Amino acid sequence: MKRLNELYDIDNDMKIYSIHSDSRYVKPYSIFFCIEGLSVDGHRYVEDAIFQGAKVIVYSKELPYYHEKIIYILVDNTLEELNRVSNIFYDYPSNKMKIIGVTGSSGKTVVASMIKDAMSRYCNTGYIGTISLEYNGRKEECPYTTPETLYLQRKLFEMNRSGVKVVAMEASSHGLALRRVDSVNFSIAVMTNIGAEHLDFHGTREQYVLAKQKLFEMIKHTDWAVLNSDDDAFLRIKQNTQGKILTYGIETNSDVMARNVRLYLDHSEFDLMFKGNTFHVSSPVLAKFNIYNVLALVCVLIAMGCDDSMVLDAVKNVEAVEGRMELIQAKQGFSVIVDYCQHISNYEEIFEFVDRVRQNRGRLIAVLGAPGKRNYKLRKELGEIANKYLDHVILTQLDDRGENVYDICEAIQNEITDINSVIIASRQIAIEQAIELACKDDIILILGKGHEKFISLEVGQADYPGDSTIVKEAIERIYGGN
Ligand SMILES: CC(=O)N[C@H]1[C@@H](OP(=O)(O)OP(=O)(O)OC[C@H]2O[C@@H](n3ccc(=O)[nH]c3=O)[C@H](O)[C@@H]2O)O[C@H](CO)[C@@H](O)[C@@H]1O[C@H](C)C(=O)N[C@@H](C)C(=O)N[C@H](CCC(=O)O)C(=O)O
Repeated sequence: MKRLNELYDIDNDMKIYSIHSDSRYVKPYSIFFCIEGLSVDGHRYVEDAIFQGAKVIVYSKELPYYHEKIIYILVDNTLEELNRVSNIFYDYPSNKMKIIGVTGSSGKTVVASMIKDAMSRYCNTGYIGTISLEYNGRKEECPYTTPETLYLQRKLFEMNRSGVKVVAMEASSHGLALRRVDSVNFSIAVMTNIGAEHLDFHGTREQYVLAKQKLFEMIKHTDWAVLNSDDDAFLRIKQNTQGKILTYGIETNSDVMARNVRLYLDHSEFDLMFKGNTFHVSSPVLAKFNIYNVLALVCVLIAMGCDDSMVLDAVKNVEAVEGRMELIQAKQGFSVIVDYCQHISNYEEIFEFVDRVRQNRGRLIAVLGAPGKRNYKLRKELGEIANKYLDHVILTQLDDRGENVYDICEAIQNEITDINSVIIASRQIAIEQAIELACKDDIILILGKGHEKFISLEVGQADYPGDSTIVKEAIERIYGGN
């Protein structure tokens, strides 16, 4: 609870019990912020909000409804106000903890999860991101990778109240562009890599890069910017931050480096170089892109003041993240990798990795599909790279959003000219078929859904057991256990 005059410079000490930006959730004695959205304008819902009990309306343009007993506050930008007021309402939670923001096209979830796991050994650490919201042994579903301002501030407040000291959170380009993190005080900003994704939302790559860049513009000169010096956007981000810079890389000379990288199906080995020392390490992460993620983790631990042994311990004991290069090895001698793969570059990186580590033994079999009603060019691209790397492909559903699954799969199949492919619309049956097909030394890739336990339909979502659950159950049923 706050008094209105603690939030606004007005002569009214009315008790405010909650603040809202969605009229459907407004509670009595609250403030409603009218936010202009991409599809509707929150100013439209003032009457609903008042009916539900809002006593104060924060708005920026002419309203359709006025009531004499309501306090109206006109501002230039209601989203900016929502950020400012929610920060005060929840007692500036991000000032009381160390918040580590991770942005980039790929690797946000893995890096943020690695930071959460590593820091949890030393202090109470929370996580906010694609997979969930986690703190103090609690795990909740997170509505967005980067949740909206109000929700975010409330959760940071709850985390702080329950003793959390460090939060590793993902900062998506949507979250940054839609100002969901404007009032978060980040201590460390991490960049994984910057491609050209979500152009349907951002319009151009320039806008996309600007959204990512914002995280680094937000931090102060006493904070840290952890940057991937092998990435094309490195110099640009470096020039647009006043934070202290820590760099990592494999190709370019950096503060933290991996050299002599050796990739194996179930782990990686490399020389880890930092602070003038070289340590030969073995880490249970798969593929080169995950070595970059480990290097980002090392930079964060250094920025957090961890000593060498804490860093090495974290690198050697990185925990697997559900649905991210998750390796399931069957005792029958074949291996399954489940990965979230979103962009064509992710598919190519995984195909290259498995092609390299299989050493010409066994076949590469993939279960994959393409999303419905978006990113249409992915279908052709998938077909083309399947030809290049795979031996067999099972095409199946992946969030069809009401589009015909066969049409989507056929669009991929039309490009597959050199290898066997089959369409099995049900994702569960497709995965079971792949497990049934598997022989010793084969590598089965189950791609595109990762940790997700739903399939997006035309309206809403259908429950789905999850790729790795289906894999494990199929191994159990077909081969009598793993
Ligand atoms: C493109 C996008 O991100 N859109 C977000 C945006 O939607 P919008 O601008 O269309 O909002 P709107 O529905 O027009 O509503 C405007 C205002 O009116 C209010 N309203 C609306 C209806 C009503 O009855 N009463 C009412 O008060 C709304 O609460 C809101 O404050 O603002 C909404 C409310 O703030 C968000 O829910 C919505 O997220 C949509 C649903 C979404 O799916 N976003 C995804 C793409 C997203 O953010 N993804 C990123 C990760 C991307 C990635 O890296 O893969 C993420 O961080 O999760």
